[in-house]
Amino acid sequence: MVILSKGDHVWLEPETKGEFNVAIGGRVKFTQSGKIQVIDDDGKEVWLDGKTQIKHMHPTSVEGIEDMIGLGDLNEAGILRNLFTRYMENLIYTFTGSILVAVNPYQVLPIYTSEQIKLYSDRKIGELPPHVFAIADNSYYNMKRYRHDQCIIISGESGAGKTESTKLILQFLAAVSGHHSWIAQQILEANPIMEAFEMPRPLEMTILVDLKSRIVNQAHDERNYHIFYCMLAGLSADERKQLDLKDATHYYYLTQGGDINVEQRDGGKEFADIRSAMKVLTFSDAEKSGKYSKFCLFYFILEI
Ligand SMILES: Nc1ncnc2c1ncn2[C@@H]1O[C@H](COP(=O)(O)OP(=O)(O)OP(=O)(O)O)[C@@H](O)[C@H]1O
Repeated sequence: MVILSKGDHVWLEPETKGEFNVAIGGRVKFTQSGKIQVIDDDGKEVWLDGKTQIKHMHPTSVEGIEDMIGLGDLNEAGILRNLFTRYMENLIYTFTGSILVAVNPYQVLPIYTSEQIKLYSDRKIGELPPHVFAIADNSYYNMKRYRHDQCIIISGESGAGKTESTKLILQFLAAVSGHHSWIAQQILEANPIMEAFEMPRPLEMTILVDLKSRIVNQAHDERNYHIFYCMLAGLSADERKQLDLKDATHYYYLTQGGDINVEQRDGGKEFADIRSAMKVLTFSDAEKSGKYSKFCLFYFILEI
């Protein structure tokens, strides 16, 4: 039995079990002689009829917490409520240990200034409120301290804010490393190419080659990387000639699956983006900077 007083925070368990049904938070508005009224987090007033299961909410869930490792109610409902209450206060970043959860604010928040970069520079994770700069700073200083490459994995559904987070990390790294923004510019320009490869986008120009078997061996209806078809279809005949490339039908490694057609996404913007990215990432640029680009792989695969 749960004894409740007015103002108490509670969890209201869902009446039906289901994949997407989780407990919702609420506050007791009225309680007298067995009658209890709760306002839930959606603002709905609910009279409890004895069927709804309720539980006291842990104080960490009431107030919200910067690092969810410390949540007293460490379950799906607790995590969602914590992110929700912080989001309502424009606190879009939350830690779970050293993992950062970012909720897309869909508005420009004044939290990415050069003052913020200075503030987050050379700090320990958790010393300051959660922020994408804290992750960038941690990687940068770990790289310097341990002389090891670092990797930041940015994951989320389409539109979650991965590209935006990548740009913010680059902004931070460019500022603290004192490198001119051409690195950031080149990497961002490579984005359409990396997307067409259906691969994680790189933060660094050194790219890990993920050799999937379909690169050299495609089953019926299977295709090689989207970028290959996209590039060959998107380049003009002159541009192809300049790069010593032919159209897709000429390449064994593009035709085994039988489908070489490529639909243009974004009304042709994809091709235009890839074209301008290619101008940035020419072989000579890659060689000059001592880096390798996926184009090497592209040429290598098509020419063997
Ligand atoms: N931190 C942020 N501040 C302000 N706006 C943001 C932020 N993160 C994302 N957005 C907004 O959300 C939009 C979608 O974000 P973004 O393009 O980064 O998503 P994505 O995860 O890379 O999507 P996709 O996987 O489809 O490419 C951006 O155009 C931007 O307007």
